[in-house]
Amino acid sequence: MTTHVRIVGVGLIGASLGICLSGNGFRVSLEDPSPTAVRLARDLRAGEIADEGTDAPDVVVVAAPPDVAAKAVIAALNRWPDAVVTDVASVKEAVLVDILDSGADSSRYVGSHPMAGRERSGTAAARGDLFDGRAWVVVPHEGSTDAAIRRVREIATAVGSAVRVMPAHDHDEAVAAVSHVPQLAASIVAACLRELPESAVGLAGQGLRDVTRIAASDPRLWTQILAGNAPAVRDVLRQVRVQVDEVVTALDSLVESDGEGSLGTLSRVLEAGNLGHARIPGKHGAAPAAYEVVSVIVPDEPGSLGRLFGDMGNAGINLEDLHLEHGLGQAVGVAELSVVPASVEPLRAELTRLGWRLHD
Ligand SMILES: NC(=O)c1ccc[n+]([C@@H]2O[C@H](COP(=O)([O-])OP(=O)(O)OC[C@H]3O[C@@H](n4cnc5c(N)ncnc54)[C@H](O)[C@@H]3O)[C@@H](O)[C@H]2O)c1
Ligand SMILES: O=C(O)C(=O)C[C@]1(C(=O)O)C=C[C@@H](O)C=C1
Repeated sequence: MTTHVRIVGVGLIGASLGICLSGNGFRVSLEDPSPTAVRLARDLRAGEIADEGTDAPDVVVVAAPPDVAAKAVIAALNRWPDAVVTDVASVKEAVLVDILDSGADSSRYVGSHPMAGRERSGTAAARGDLFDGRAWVVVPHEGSTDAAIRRVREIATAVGSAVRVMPAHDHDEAVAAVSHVPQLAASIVAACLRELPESAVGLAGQGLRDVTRIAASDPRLWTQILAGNAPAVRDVLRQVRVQVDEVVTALDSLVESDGEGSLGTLSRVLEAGNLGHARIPGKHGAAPAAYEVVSVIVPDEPGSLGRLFGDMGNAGINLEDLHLEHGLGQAVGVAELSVVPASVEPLRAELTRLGWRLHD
């Protein structure tokens, strides 16, 4: 029988989930305090608009902001006595405590957190492939039934995510390091650009773009996330502070004296970064992949990238990742194509044969 999923809150995450589930054989009904959001989500094919007459769902996914998530879960548990209810809030322990304290039938509640998102919020930013290949943390509590856990796993798997099961407290500690402090780091680095003269900001290359993409994220959402995970975020930030202090002391010593030992400190900090970076998993949660980059000069004209991708596809070479570098005021860009090491030479040879200019 077709599973009926009610999505409560159809912004970036709720509408993306609706598009993906609707495309994978689920029946999806949508609700949101914003009538505009719900109509836009319907138009994006995220599901049908729910009303008083809509029948009871099998599963409810609350995709509302973190500070109202627990309240919406409790309301859903009380409103639909047979439904399994989950939420996708980025913090889990605070939400769980409120639900357990409420006295609602929490045996049908299992938390979740898709480790997928964007630096843009709102329904218009939704994408059907958002969850593909990402981790989806399923967060049962001691009273969750097996049937409820199975239902939530089914949703995560259906949208192409890799399920990881974790208690709420462990989840919050983990995401402090892999998501919440990285957000703060990006915001703090980007904030330093505010007063920079145009002539300096204009030099920005890919390094700055890589480090600051998520600095464009919604401050209202992130204020709630950081406040909701304050102890764990604070602990990771303290570790960051120790390293920042070490670097500042080393640089002070270089500026003010002969800097003995300072280069060693700088090198150690950078090497430690290499080690941490090498642990970040590759696509679909696989072991870190050592891709190599082939840089190709691409004319800034319609169809160039399409031709390049077509030529790669015809050569049977898979594109693992892509960065585009646009020089200011230039008629060409550089496409950095990440491929597995074994494909580098065949790709270089084929693209050169077809007349593409490679950039070393
Ligand atoms: N943005 C991300 O990258 C990301 C990733 C994973 C999980 N999350 C979590 O997903 C949830 C939604 O985030 P988003 O980025 O989609 O936000 P969003 O701002 O794009 O969407 C939130 C939606 O919830 C609606 N809403 C507000 N109050 C509500 C209420 N009381 N009941 C029902 N709906 C309500 C809003 O009208 C809006 O349409 C948050 O809890 C967030 O922590 C976000
Ligand atoms: O890729 C992004 O833009 C995100 O910010 C996604 C991201 C993350 O940190 O990975 C952000 C917050 C969510 O709770 C989950 C995923």
